[in-house]
Amino acid sequence: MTIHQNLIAGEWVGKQGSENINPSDTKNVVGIYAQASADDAKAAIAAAKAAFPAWSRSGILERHAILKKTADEILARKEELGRLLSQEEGKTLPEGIGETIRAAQIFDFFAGETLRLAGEVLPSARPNIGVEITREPLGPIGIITPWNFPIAIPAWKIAPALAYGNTVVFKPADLVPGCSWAIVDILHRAGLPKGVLNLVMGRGSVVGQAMLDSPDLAGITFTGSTGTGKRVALSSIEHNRKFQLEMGGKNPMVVLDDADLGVAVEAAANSGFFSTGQRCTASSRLIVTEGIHDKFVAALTERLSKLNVDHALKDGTHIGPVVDEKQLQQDCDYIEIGKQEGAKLAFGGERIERDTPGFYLQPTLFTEATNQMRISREEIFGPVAAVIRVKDYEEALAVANDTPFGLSAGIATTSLKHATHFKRDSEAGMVMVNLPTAGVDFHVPFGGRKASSFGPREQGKYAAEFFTVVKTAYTLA
Ligand SMILES: NC(=O)C1=CN([C@@H]2O[C@H](COP(=O)(O)OP(=O)(O)OC[C@H]3O[C@@H](n4cnc5c(N)ncnc54)[C@H](OP(=O)(O)O)[C@@H]3O)[C@@H](O)[C@H]2O)C=CC1
Ligand SMILES: O=C(O)CCC(=O)C(=O)O
Repeated sequence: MTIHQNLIAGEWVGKQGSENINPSDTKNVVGIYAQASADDAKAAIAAAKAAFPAWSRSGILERHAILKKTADEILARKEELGRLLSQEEGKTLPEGIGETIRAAQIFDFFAGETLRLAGEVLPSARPNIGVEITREPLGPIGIITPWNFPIAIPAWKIAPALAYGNTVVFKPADLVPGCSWAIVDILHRAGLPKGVLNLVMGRGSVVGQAMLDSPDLAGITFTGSTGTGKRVALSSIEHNRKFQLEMGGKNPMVVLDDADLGVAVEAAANSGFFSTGQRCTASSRLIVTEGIHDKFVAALTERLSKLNVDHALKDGTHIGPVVDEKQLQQDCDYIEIGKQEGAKLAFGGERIERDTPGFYLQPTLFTEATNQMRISREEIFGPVAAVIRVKDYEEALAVANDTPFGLSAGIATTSLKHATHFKRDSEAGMVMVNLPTAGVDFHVPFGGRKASSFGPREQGKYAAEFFTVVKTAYTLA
């Protein structure tokens, strides 16, 4: 197999590689991908620094053309890239293709943003002085991404970074380098000058850590675990660097007595179990009022019994495998913890075997859980959810907000009063009414509160807050 190399200063480099393994079939090697060293990371940072002055002054038509060309190629290759995504991460093929289309839409959106860059001209408080407020690119940016959205998250960090005139050192998750390599290859061929985008595939503890330790990155944008997020934060304060963190969630889905049962069950099944529950926006706390509780549990259990867990590329698969053995072990550990804490296992809970050797786990539903249990407080990141029974809307809202996290929150109700109140009083960055807590648009802000996020929002025009720095200029007339 040929080795997919890293891109540093416009050159494909790297002779040592590691296997990218398919979680649906561990005998299937998706490809061999280079492993960068700490020195490679330093070289990539130096290249991004050297390329910054020219790229930050590049014309908007050049940036627009490169991003638009990238969007068009990703869209044209959506079946192939969606398949690669499903093969390396384990999402079902429709989910893989859907995420690939989303990546194309993101590049398309930020191609447009290059043509909408704007500032403000204001009168000064003093006579005969003009004030201009402009946004300038930040500098070389470090991008560190997780494994659960192998193409969309790299897209929503790389596209705005380049659109606003920054250069990039990009470290994708070691588990899923395939889609990242593919989009870097597309951007490179679309005409990015040398050093503007550098790819350093490899281990977080080596390559990522070298990025954190560098004084030459002007910003780091990170999505992943709370633990690594803290490292990014501490190192960034040390180096006086801007940083943006998207971390975990323990997202609530409230179901009220007046909910449409079908809508509530569909939203819960999607939020908790689709994409194998491996979404930071997944809902793992289903907070259900007494009057609908038993009907909801019966209908959701019935719905789960109809979901096929199988090879991600197989027709008719609803839930693919868990991403790897380590994550599967974490899911199984939490299932044991839930049982020991006294929650009732209403569905699933077992590892299962299929025709191919993979990391398959039944969708798992606990009932009779309390909000104090570890399964209700800690992010599991698998197809595991727990139902918490509550008296009324007021208790449901209090339980929903009683969490260290605050990414997304959902409510299923036909009451305008409760929906309106929940939208206002939920302590989450994103609120969904009669919709799953996961699965967001590409052109509006994404992010949370409390331990879920730090720094400006990602996506849409709000991305400019992180990827640019504001300058105020005064001129005597
Ligand atoms: N909010 C979200 O979207 C996500 C949340 N998670 C949560 O995190 C848990 C663990 O997942 P995991 O993949 O281990 O998350 P990590 O935080 O370890 O991984 C996220 C990214 O950070 C990199 N990284 C790891 N260590 C360092 C370091 N010292 N310096 C710089 N970068 C580093 C990783 O590299 P590499 O993987 O190559 O080692 C990866 O690219 C999950 O079970 C889940 O709870 C996970 C993924 C996404
Ligand atoms: O729910 C989504 O669409 C996005 C989720 C996400 O970004 C994540 O899980 O990291």
